[in-house]
Amino acid sequence: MTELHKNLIDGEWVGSDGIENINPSNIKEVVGVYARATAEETTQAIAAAKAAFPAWSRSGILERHAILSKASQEILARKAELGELLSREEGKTLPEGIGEVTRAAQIFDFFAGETLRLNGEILPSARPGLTVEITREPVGVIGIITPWNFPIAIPSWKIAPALAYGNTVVIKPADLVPGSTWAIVNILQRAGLPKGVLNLVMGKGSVVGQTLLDSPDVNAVSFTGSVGTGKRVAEASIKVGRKFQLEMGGKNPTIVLDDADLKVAVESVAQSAFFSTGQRCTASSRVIVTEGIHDKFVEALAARTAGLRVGDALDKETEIGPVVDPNQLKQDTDYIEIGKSEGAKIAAGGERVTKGNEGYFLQPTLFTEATNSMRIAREEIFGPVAAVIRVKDYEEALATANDTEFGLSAGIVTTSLKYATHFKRNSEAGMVMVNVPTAGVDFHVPFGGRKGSSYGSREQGTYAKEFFTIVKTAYTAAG
Ligand SMILES: NC(=O)C1=CN([C@@H]2O[C@H](COP(=O)(O)OP(=O)(O)OC[C@H]3O[C@@H](n4cnc5c(N)ncnc54)[C@H](OP(=O)(O)O)[C@@H]3O)[C@@H](O)[C@H]2O)C=CC1
Ligand SMILES: O=C(O)CCC(=O)C(=O)O
Repeated sequence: MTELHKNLIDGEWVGSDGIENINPSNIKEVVGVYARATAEETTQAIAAAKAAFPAWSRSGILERHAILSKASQEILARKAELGELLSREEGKTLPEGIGEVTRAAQIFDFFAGETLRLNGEILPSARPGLTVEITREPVGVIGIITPWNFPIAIPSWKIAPALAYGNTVVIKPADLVPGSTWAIVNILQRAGLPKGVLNLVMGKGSVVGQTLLDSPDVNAVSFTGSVGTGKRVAEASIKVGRKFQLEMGGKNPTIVLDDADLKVAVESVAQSAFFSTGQRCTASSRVIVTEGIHDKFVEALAARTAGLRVGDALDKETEIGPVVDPNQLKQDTDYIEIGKSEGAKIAAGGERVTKGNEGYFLQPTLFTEATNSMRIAREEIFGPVAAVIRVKDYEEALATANDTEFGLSAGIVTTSLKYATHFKRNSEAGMVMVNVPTAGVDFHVPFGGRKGSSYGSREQGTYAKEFFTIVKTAYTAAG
């Protein structure tokens, strides 16, 4: 009988039955069995976090520093094992899985340091004899709801700042991939967190997530996932008057100009569009190419795309792992059909890869002759599918890149300082990449988008404190 991985509520591991976590590379393999919390258990977890808040919010910075550092060290020491777990549950290739675990360790290390760096300000008052102190205080109970595509990095970049700045947490990971979050919660608990400070409630969004959203005792919600669920988070949060932060979809463009280095352009687009099976909110699925380089770029990118090795995430040869589950696979293949019916041409891929029917494999798929009004150029597909749009010049490329409801990341490949500089200033995206892929970001700098992609203050780096703290302004008259 496979061991049941339980939920953590008020310092106790609880739960009596669970669901199987299936490996998308090999659907006969059960990665583990994970408990599913009920609405009542979720309410208990929120109560535990509320009860633990007064003491944790006043805990010493050395205690918080020690716990976050210890967790970081264990995550790093176990990166091969945790990377394999991540690749087995989500389908990223093993180097990508180990890379993501390393990133989680770096995030905990960074926020361990932040516990020692949190500062305030003293300002002169407009009134003589008064001083004004500006300090930051923790918010309270933070509800964290995470998606399946970064099972360890996203939970880490929300949990680490929440704890570092003195908040308590109830986290609900994606039902598809609870294993990586379970592992980091287990590590943090053993690193010495007092009971109730961090609570794990695995289970369904409609039950566990919705209970978190409906609770007036959850003081802030940090969410990453789809636009539809993001809207629910916003509506529920406004109803109870809480802080919320949303990271949602993207339809990220990469512009390739006539003066681009062809090799850089092909590699940058192949990585942005297809690596991690295209399952990144920062993936580039619109490739906007000026006419002078269009044909030779398409030829080279189609050859690179067709040569990408699709297979089991743990196989050393694999460059592109499986799609995460049958629902996402259907979404991807439906969009491939939509692209064809809209009149775009397939230059590479387009078919499922059947490897004994053991996993959800799909060929990376490149469309050409697409226009920016097609659904494949407007809607987030979230799979290894990209569309090339031909434009006349830089001005048309910029207008096309910005013509989207999203604004997460945007790239340009060019050797022109003039166009690179203009694009950095005029792209309507939160993150701009020049001659590098649109996906794959550093762990210590702000992350987030504009327009329909994001709402609220930035995640990661020192900017995370905007969400996870509240500013207090205190006036003192000399006595
Ligand atoms: N920007 C990004 O990083 C991501 C974008 N997406 C986009 O979203 C699409 C669908 O992915 P999906 O995983 O279904 O995204 P969802 O938005 O449904 O899931 C994200 C998280 O929200 C939870 N959730 C779902 N319903 C509720 C609810 N009513 N109340 C509170 N929480 C809830 C989910 O739980 P549960 O797992 O139980 O459903 C999961 O933990 C993808 O195809 C992609 O387009 C997806 C993932 C990440
Ligand atoms: O591209 C990255 O490194 C991060 C992407 C991400 O956070 C996401 O897809 O949700």
